Amino acid sequence: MTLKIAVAQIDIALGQPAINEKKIITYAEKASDLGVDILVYPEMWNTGYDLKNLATLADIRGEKSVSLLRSLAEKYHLNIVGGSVATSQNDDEFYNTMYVFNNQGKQISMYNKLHLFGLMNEEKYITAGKSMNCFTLSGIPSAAVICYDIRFPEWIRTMMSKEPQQILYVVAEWPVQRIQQWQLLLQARAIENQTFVVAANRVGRDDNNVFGGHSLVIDPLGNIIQQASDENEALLVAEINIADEDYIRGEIPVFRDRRPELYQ
Ligand SMILES: NC(=O)CCC(=O)C(=O)O
Repeated sequence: MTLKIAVAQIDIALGQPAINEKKIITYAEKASDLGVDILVYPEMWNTGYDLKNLATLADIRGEKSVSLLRSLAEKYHLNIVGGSVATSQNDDEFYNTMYVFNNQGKQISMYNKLHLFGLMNEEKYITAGKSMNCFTLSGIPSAAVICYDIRFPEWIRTMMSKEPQQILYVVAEWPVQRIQQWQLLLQARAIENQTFVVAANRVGRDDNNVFGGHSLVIDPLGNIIQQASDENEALLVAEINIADEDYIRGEIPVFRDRRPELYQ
């Protein structure tokens, strides 16, 4: 089975959800024109890391973002891994939340970022999630995580081995100075889980960081299928063949050969 996947590597205007929403729409239109099956957005695309102003900026219960993503999924018949957005659940509780929609406009997953990134002060403002993010999208069992989560292979393995998920989606705001680590971590997650990795990072800057782009689509052997530039906005498009993964898992059956009883 071949899937056409697109990653929206975009700049994000700090603290300006209305501007960012327009860009989200533009990239859905572009993906639709190219006949894409699955579109992936980056982390915190509504506000960027404007964490100090979440009380006024965060999307209340995620309602605006859900409505926008649902309408795009329906209108353009796109499966959408909706990056993440800043949401508020109560007046003073904020989350970094991902929503996933199928191409009928049905929400099939919601995930609150589990590992909060201290270097960007995330844990001072955001409440950590507690649940997994596994779903079937376009018929493919998949999992998705947010940015810093990729440094926790045990967390990703937990999700990937629940049933062997075949695609791992990663959405990020990853600064340029650690972009080599971004690439290596993603390749490692692909190899150890024998999975396709589809990773969306933003470009541009905010008051504290320059973001490194370099969005990637990686095969289950860790080979890079497609990569975007470090600096520019782009719609990165790649075709992946899920049967390749079945073949690799057949040759080196790491999921079968695990000894979890010895890993505690
Ligand atoms: N937004 C993030 O979670 C950034 C993670 C990061 O930069 C890292 O090095 O890890």
